[in-house]
Amino acid sequence: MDCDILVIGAGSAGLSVAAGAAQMGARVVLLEKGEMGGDCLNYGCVPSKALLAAAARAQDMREAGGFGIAPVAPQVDYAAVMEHVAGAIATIAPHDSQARFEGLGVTVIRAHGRFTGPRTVVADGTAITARRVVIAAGAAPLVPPIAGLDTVPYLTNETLFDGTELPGHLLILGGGPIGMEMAQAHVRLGSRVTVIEAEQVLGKDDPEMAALVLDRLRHEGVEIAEGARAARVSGQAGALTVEAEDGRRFEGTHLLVALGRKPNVEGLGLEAAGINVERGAIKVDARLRTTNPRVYAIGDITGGLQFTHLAGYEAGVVIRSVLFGLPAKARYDHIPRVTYTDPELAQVGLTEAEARAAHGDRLEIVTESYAGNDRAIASRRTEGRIKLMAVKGRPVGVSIVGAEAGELIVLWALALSRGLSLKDVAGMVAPYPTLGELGKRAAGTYFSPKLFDNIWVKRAVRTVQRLLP
Ligand SMILES: Cc1cc2nc3c(=O)[nH]c(=O)nc-3n(C[C@H](O)[C@H](O)[C@H](O)COP(=O)(O)OP(=O)(O)OC[C@H]3O[C@@H](n4cnc5c(N)ncnc54)[C@H](O)[C@@H]3O)c2cc1C
Ligand SMILES: NC(=O)c1ccc[n+]([C@@H]2O[C@H](COP(=O)([O-])OP(=O)(O)OC[C@H]3O[C@@H](n4cnc5c(N)ncnc54)[C@H](O)[C@@H]3O)[C@@H](O)[C@H]2O)c1
Repeated sequence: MDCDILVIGAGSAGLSVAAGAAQMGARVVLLEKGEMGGDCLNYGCVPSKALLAAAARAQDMREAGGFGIAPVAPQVDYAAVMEHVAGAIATIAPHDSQARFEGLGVTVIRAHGRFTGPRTVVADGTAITARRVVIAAGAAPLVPPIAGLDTVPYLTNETLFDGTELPGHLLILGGGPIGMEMAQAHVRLGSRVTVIEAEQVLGKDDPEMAALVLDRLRHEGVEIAEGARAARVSGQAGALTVEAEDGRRFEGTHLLVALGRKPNVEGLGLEAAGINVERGAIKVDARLRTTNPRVYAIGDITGGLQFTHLAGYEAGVVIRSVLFGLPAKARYDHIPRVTYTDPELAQVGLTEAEARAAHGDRLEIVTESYAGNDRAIASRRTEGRIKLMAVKGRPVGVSIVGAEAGELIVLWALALSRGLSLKDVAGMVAPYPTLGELGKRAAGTYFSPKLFDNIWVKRAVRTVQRLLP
C-alpha cells in the first residue's frame, strides 16, 4: 500500500492530522491498535470531566444552604454515575469513529503499526509506504517500580472509569492534575480520599494560586500528604497500605496510580527508521520532525506538555509542513492549561516565578480578586483571583484560580497568541455581570496608577477644563 501520509495512532493528535490532511486532498492511511479517539475520549479528558460534572452536582446539593435552599446529603449511585460517564463517551465517539474518518476519505486500519524501514510501516501484515509518516502513538500511565506495587490491585486512568462500586477509601499516588481532579470527584461522590505526593501538589503551577485549590480540597475532606514519596505498597483488595520514604503510612481500600505518563515508544520499530528516543520520548525539532526528516511526531509521544488542545495545535503545524511544504514551527508560549478542580486552575504563558526569572525588574504584576466581581458575589463564588504578568503593557503570563477559570483563560490565550496589549483588553466592552469582566478589570487596574496617580494627566485635565466653554 502506498500513500501520501501515514498516521500512527488515532488519538487527539493523529485524528487531527488525518482529518485535516484528507479533507485537503492527501491520501491518508490511519493506524489504530486500540479504541478510536485514544486516551482523551476513552480514558482521559472526557470521562474525567464527566465524572467531575456529576460530583459537582452532588456538591451543589450539600452547599445549597447559602442560597436559602435546604441542603441535602446526596444519594450517590456510583454505577449510574459511571453510566453517565459512558454516555458522554458514547455521544462523542461518532466524531472520532472509523466510519466518520472513512467518510472523510481516510483509509483506517485497526492494527498495530511498526516501522520496518525509514518510510515503511507494517500493520496487520500489510507493508505501507508513505511520503511522510506522522507518529501520534500517545502515552500510557507511568507505573514506576515501587516495591510491592506489582503484587497489589491498583487502578489507573485506563481502569478507573470501569468501576461500578464507589471506593470506600481511595489512596491516590501523585498530586498532579489527574490525582487532584480524581481526588475531588471521589470525595464529592462520597469516598474518603488521601493524596500521597512526593513533592508539592500541583507543583507545576503558581503555588499561591494552587494553594486555593488545596484549601478547598482539604475543606471538602481530601487528606493531602505532601513530601511523601511512596516507597512501598502492600496488602490486598480492600485493605491496602502505602508507605512513604519517611515512614508515613497510609491505609485505604483502593489505590489509584497517577504518577505521570510514559510515551508509547516501545514496539514501534523506531530503530529501523532511524528515529531517536531521548529520555523515553521521541526527539523532535521545532518543526516536529524526528531524527528521520520524513517522519514527524506529535502529541504525548514527544514527552512535552500533554494536552489535547496541544495535540491539535501540533497537528496543524505538521499539516502546514507536510501538505504545503511550509517551514512551520511549533511555539509553546501561548498554550493554555487548566486543571478542572473546583476552583479551576488555569495558566497561559509564564507563571509569576518564570516571569520574574525571564524579565526581572521589567515585570509588572496585577492581581484582582473574584470578591470584587458582582457576578461572583451573586453566585456565591467569590473565592478566586486572576494574576496578570506584564512587560511594557503586554501580558507575558496569566494565572487564574476560581470558578470558570478555564473559560476565562481563553481571552488570554488569544491575547498571548496574537500579541495583544493590555490596552486592547482594557478597551474591550465585557457584558455585565460576567466573570469575564475580571480580565478587563485586571487590565484596567494595570493602567490605574498610570492614569489616576499621574500629575501630568491631572494637569492636562485641569487645563482642558479651564479652556472648555
Ligand atoms: C485522566 C486524564 C485526564 C486528562 N484530561 C485532560 C484535559 O482535561 N484536557 C486536556 O487537554 N488533556 C487532558 N489529558 C491529556 C490528553 O488526554 C492527552 O494529552 C491526549 O490524549 C494526547 O493525545 P495523543 O493523540 O498524543 O495520544 P493518545 O490519545 O494516547 O492516542 C494515541 C493512540 O495511538 C494508538 N497507538 C499507540 N501505538 C500504536 C501503534 N504502534 N500502532 C497503532 N496505534 C498505536 C493508541 O492505541 C492510542 O489510541 C488527560 C489525560 C488523562 C490521562
Ligand atoms: N486538566 C488537564 O488538562 C489534565 C488532566 C489530567 C491529566 N492531564 C495530563 O496528563 C499528564 C499526566 O498527569 P499526572 O497527574 O499523572 O502526572 P504529573 O506528572 O503531572 O503528576 C505526577 C505527580 O506524581 C508525583 N510523584 C512521582 N513519584 C511519586 C512517588 N513515588 N510518590 C508520590 N508521588 C510521586 C510527582 O511529584 C507529580 O506531582 C499531565 O502532564 C497533564 O498534561 C491533563
